[in-house]
Amino acid sequence: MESLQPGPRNGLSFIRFSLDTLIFFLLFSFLPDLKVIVYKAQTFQSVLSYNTDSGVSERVLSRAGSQMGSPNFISRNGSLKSNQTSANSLFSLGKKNYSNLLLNKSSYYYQNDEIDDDHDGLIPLPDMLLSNLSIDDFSELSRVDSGSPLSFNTPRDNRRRSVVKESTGGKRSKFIFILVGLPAVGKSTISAQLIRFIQSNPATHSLRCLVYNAGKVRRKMSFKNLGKLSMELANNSSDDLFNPKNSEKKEKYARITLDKLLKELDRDVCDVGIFDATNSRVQRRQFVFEEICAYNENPESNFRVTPMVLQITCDEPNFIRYNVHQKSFNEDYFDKPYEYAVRDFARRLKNYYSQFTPFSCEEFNSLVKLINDRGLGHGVFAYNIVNTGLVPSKHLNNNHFPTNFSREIVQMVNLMESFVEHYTRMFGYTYIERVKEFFNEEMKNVEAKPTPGGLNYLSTLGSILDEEYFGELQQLLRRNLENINIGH
Ligand SMILES: Nc1ncnc2c1ncn2[C@@H]1O[C@H](COP(=O)(O)OP(=O)(O)OP(=O)(O)O)[C@@H](O)[C@H]1O
Ligand SMILES: O=P(O)(O)OC[C@H]1O[C@](O)(CO)[C@@H](O)[C@@H]1O
Repeated sequence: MESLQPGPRNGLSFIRFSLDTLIFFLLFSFLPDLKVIVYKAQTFQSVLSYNTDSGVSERVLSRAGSQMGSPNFISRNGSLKSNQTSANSLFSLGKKNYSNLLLNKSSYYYQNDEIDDDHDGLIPLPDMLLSNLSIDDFSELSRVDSGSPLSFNTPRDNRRRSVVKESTGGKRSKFIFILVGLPAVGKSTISAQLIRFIQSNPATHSLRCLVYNAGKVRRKMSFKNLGKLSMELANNSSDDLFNPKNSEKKEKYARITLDKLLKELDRDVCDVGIFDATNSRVQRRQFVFEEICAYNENPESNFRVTPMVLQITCDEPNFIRYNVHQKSFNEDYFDKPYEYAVRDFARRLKNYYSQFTPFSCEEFNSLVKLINDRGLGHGVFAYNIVNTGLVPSKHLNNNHFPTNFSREIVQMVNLMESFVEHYTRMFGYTYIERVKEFFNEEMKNVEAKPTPGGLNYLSTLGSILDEEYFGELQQLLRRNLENINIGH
């Protein structure tokens, strides 16, 4: 599992942190907003202008614009939009006092050492600077007082901030982020950025954040324990873990991952647990929320968990191509030929598009109902980021505060709203630049030394992930959503 260390734990790191913070705020003060707007326009334009279809940038811009007023937005191209009357909503959830996880169904895997308890150390963060952000943008956050329960009081204070809250039945607050998003949209990358953001904020910087990644659990269990060095690519659909027919195994890995997250949260190993999986189906999310509710209901639980959904979308073909290119070097594919890896990931994407149901406002409302019906009284929050953040998503946030909410929750909500609102300026531009650079460099390479047979990254990506392929993805998604609507 990936982990980031908590905030400063000693004098030296505190000094470094203070210096970082000073530089950070100085940068904010000297970079006027105008520069940001000009930069934004130029960068976006130049990324889009890579596309040979000159109509693309206009289409994307107008699509982006048309989304801004949509209260039930899911994606920039409209195809993921959920329909107000549709029933891709939650199911009726019966009362359940004991969770399968808490009944230790999957503790077998721990007992048999199939999953170790290590966290893999620091997440390598992209080289980024939290620049271009006006200090005014942080007004909400700076209102948070420094002696708050989530804040780090003195450099010598290595203890956990623990404030007992009346409103949480005497239990301290913890947070679980439930990520939602198709493969390669940037979930893991954005999780790392979120952790960095949490730890850059004075009110939350000592929160211990850990990422629980279902893909890592899958790899650990299926490679290591079976004595394999890397993923075996499926020859047919029955071998293919990502084929909807074989969802059982994938669900098992997800359950184990969530189990580990809840257990570690309860053991006070971390304060914020990020459940990094696609969580692409309503049933899965239903399971996750059930587990969280069961945890909160259980008098034996040590903390009160607030669930926060973070949905990430990315549907611009060039960004997806770039992301898949990056994925083709990861632990699943490091020993596979490039073309093979891209093809395999393309097939994985198709499987996911054929079963993905975006997290919608209806689903959010059903969650609120679930919490209220069970008399749990905790909150639930949901945020959307359209990777690279160029589509404003502030209005897509869904907040349901508990009746008596604690200050920790307000601070986390403020922080999340700021993260979503300023995502592009903090992280998105760097990403856009990187994608642009990749395509420009590759283009130059191709021109400088054309390979016989045309086999290079660009031509491989372009031939497998071509326009037709993206059309098919949209069709699969549409069909799935139609079937779900018919089924209700
Ligand atoms: N916002 C971003 N900033 C920088 N790089 C990004 C961003 N989004 C995606 N990428 C690039 O795309 C690659 C794939 O993204 P990432 O692994 O985060 O996706 P994911 O949604 O977690 O995928 P999966 O579900 O398959 O694990 C990353 O390695 C990174 O290079
Ligand atoms: O079980 P879920 O929710 O699809 O998510 C886990 C899967 O997501 C992925 O990250 C998708 O690429 C896989 O590595 C992993 O097995």
